[in-house]
Amino acid sequence: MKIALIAHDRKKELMMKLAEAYKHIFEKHELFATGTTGLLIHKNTGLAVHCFKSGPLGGDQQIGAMISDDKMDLVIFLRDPLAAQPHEPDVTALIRLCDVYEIPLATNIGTAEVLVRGLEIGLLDFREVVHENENTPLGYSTK
Ligand SMILES: O=C(CO)COP(=O)(O)O
Repeated sequence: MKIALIAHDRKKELMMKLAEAYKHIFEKHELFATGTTGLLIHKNTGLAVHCFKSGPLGGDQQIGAMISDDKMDLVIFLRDPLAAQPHEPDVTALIRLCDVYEIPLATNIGTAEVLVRGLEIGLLDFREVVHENENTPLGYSTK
């Protein structure tokens, strides 16, 4: 599975804890991240992460492009609801694209843990079916 990991500054520590705690799961998948988040995850856990540009410099949009190309299966975006972001339109656009393409999305650690644990026990396997069969009615976008 292709997984995007993104965290705003005040959520980065939490993202590191998530990456460390579930390293045994993440290491079985292909990880993508916005620049600073990805670098920190790699440094802290040793996990291989494809790093895009930093969020404010277009990283959210690069991940959005992967979503619109149907090349992302899960997005964990620990956003900061208490701080205004200079690139708020990009943040909104990324979340919107997850909804347009029906991509599982966690925007807080509670949901993130549910999705990662679900990943481990195969609850996201339907995404594989999605790639194989364009007629899958659920969890698949025809856009
Ligand atoms: O701003 C971000 C997402 O909107 C995160 O970007 P960084 O991982 O580069 O800090």
